[in-house]
Amino acid sequence: MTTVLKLGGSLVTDKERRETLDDDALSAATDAVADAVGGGAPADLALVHGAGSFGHHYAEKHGVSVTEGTTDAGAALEIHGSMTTLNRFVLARLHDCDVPALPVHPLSAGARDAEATLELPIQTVRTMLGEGFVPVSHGDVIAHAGSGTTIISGDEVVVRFATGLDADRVGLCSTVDGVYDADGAVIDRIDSFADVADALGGSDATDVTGGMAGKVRTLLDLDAPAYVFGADDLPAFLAGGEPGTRID
Ligand SMILES: Nc1ncnc2c1ncn2[C@@H]1O[C@H](COP(=O)(O)OP(=O)(O)OP(=O)(O)O)[C@@H](O)[C@H]1O
Ligand SMILES: C=C(C)CCOP(=O)(O)O
Repeated sequence: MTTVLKLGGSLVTDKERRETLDDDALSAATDAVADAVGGGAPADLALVHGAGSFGHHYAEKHGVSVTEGTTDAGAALEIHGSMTTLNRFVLARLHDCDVPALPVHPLSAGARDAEATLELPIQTVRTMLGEGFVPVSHGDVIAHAGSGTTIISGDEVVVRFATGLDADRVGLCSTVDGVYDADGAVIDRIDSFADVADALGGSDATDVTGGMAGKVRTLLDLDAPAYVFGADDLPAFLAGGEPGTRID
């Protein structure tokens, strides 16, 4: 059983304060991961985290997005550096609770071609899983033919990992209990963007990768079922449950 789980940047950071963790939320999430890994399930778990108040601020500062690039190495390094800092914090928490986590930085591994098609080799992640490690990747900047560097969202990394690993399930743990309909109720299941487009907004905070609308669009491309849920449901998801909104 292979699972890809994203810890949302909105969840593990304080999106209102630049480069600030949400300590309690991060600890609760890493504890839940440690309990699941210690309990032997899921067998293979690849983690990804978003940017929250780390990457998005610098991406906006430098005018960089998934489509707008920069050829300024200093700008790219500032965005990347904020993400590796956050990655270090996440890894440290996981190591504190004995999860054998190792980093995977998209900037050093992949690229986009001139048509913006993403190439992100999966062998590193597959071998780490085979050796019993828990790979922890993240949203990042990535080299992009003809554009310098652009942003890769954690959600894109999730989709690449899930496809490359032929994952059985995907989870996106965020600050919301699921995807809400126009009346604020959690939608049980989504299988077409058009059905929910009116209810979907961006993010509450600085976010260059499209918030919830971008997330749903990206996840609909997956073969594996993806679940969007809140922090309270993370243990249930890791135990094999189907919390929040299922996106097919
Ligand atoms: N219909 C909707 N249902 C649920 N959340 C929605 C909806 N429309 C917009 N949102 C917003 O989507 C946000 C969650 O998306 P966001 O991209 O911020 O999550 P994340 O993955 O945790 O963060 P990051 O992108 O930093 O990793 C919430 O802040 C919520 O306000
Ligand atoms: C802004 C950067 C560097 C990555 C964005 O990733 P996301 O928070 O998963 O959308």
